Amino acid sequence: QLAFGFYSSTCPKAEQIVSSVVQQSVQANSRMAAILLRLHFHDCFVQGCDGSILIEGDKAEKHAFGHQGVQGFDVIETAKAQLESECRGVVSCADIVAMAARDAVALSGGPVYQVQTGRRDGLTSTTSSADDMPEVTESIQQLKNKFIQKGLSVKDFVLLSAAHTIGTTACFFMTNRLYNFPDGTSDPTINPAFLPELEATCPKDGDVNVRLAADRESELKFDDSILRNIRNGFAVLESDAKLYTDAETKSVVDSYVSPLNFLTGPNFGADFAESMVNMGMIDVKTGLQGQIRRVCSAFN
Ligand code: HEM
Ligand SMILES: [Ca+2]
Ligand SMILES: [Ca+2]
Repeated sequence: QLAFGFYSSTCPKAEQIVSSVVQQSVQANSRMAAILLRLHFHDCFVQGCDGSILIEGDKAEKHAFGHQGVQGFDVIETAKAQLESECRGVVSCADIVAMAARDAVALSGGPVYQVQTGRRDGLTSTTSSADDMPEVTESIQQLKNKFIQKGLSVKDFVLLSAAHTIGTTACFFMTNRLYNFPDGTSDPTINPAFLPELEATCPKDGDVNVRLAADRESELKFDDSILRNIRNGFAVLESDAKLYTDAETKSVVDSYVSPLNFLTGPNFGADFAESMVNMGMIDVKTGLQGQIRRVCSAFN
């Protein structure tokens, strides 16, 4: 069972150590908050939140196509090294990832929330296990299903997608939306006022490694601007744009940003935090399952 303050007696400084490592890493590289938040999602969606993505090796999960661009491993390893010297063999890598994601959200101006801990580290990590990661080009129904299969709700799906309020995407993920929707055309849901900007940043046959904000003009701030951008046709990622093409997901977006709901509507930050807690519980290993790794990149 996961619990709040799972390490309060076995490693009282655990949360503080993770927070300070995350804070330093974000200070050194402003992109790091987004990177750490994404890392937790990619861990939880493959074999549950068990640190499987952290394992190093030729056939390890981290090299899967579905994990393209995932980073932040060094930050987790730095926190782990400090935790090992403070209280050896106690704090799991999976929990470090979950705590780091929470700290990353708070540092970006998002909700401050607690996460339960007590996750154990998994014993397997294979490239093929990540075949099922959601992809930007999938239909809204496929995307919904992938979240539902993980025990999450459609509301969780929308809220968690709004994590794209921070961070960037490589032009690599924009090609389909801009030039192949189908053949030679662009996604008609892109606001005509935004299309030239996207095309200029990610030209056809240009450098696919160029990066652009996933939440236009608000890539470092955890706010609801992503939902407004989605509503207004300024979504960047194809999967985010699709949230406004489906009645069910559209109504979730609207519930947060419709002027009609001003003051009386639900609270985006609080609900996002709740969905993060839900995601953090996917297929967790507890008790005697798995292990507590000594280093996050290798099994004991
Ligand atoms: C519908 C499911 C999702 C799809 C298809 C998707 C896809 C993507 C893609 C293609 C990128 C750009 C990666 C790169 O170029 O490095 C990205 C970035 C990101 N994603 Fe998602 N994502 C999804 C859901 C989520 C969820 C649930 C979270 C977290 C709760 C999340 C957090 C992030 C963050 C923070 C970034 C920015 C990373 C950075 O700046 O390096 N995403 N996502
Ligand atoms: Ca995992
Ligand atoms: Ca933002």
